[in-house]
Amino acid sequence: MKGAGGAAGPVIRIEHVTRTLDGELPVTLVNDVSLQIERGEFVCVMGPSGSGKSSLLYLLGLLDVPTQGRIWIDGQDTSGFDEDRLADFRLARLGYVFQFHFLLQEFSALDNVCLPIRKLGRLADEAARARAGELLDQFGLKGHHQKRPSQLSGGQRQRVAIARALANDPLVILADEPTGNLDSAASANVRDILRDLTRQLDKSVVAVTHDADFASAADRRIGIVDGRIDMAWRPEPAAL
Ligand SMILES: Nc1ncnc2c1ncn2[C@@H]1O[C@H](COP(=O)(O)OP(=O)(O)OP(=O)(O)O)[C@@H](O)[C@H]1O
Repeated sequence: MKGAGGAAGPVIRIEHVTRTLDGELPVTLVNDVSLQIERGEFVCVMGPSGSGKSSLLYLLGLLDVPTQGRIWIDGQDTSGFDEDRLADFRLARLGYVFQFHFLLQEFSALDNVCLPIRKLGRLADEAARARAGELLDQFGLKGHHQKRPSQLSGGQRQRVAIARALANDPLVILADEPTGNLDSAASANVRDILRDLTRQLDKSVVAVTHDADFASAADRRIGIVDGRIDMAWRPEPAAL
């Protein structure tokens, strides 16, 4: 099953992307980064704390806009997109998983997964609920559809968040420390789910992580140091 679109070539391509923050002391978060993410690829972004990994992920996910450089998603140059177009594109093409699940507490697991489907508005309500239910079942949450986030374990909540990220059948999942709040068993489960999305559904996954075990499942690891790609970067042995 392929995502919508289906242009040949990389799902994400960025060329000479820089993100600076103006101020009394200007800060460069991301410095002249060029890279491509291929369809079905599982990529981890690693590096020291504060090196710009999350900033890069936000740019790749169109949650932030570069100061310089260009970003293509599925072959489309996004540099001329206004806020509305960016929002539509994010909703239909990209999925996000964060360290904290950001599920709505007053909604059931099923309704949390339905939200982006309803927002996109391509499916009638019954079909939206059916799709959300299938995703939850796929991630071992049969029997938990009506539970609220507070009634679920940390690993279950993160699996609901992954189901929500997949709700509109995106091309790419962008994950920021997806196992950061989980114990080792739940982390391994989330790692395997994300890897299987690339293997079985041809989704691309880009994940920022400090978790060496998680990163060991990736096809490719990109080191970021001082906002730049550093191919020589390796995690400290102590972190392994
Ligand atoms: N809005 C902001 N204003 C000022 N500085 C910022 C802002 N956002 C990020 N930074 C700084 O930019 C640098 C890069 O931050 P970023 O969160 O991208 O790093 P990171 O590699 O993901 O860090 P960590 O591994 O600790 O999560 C850090 O020094 C951070 O403090």
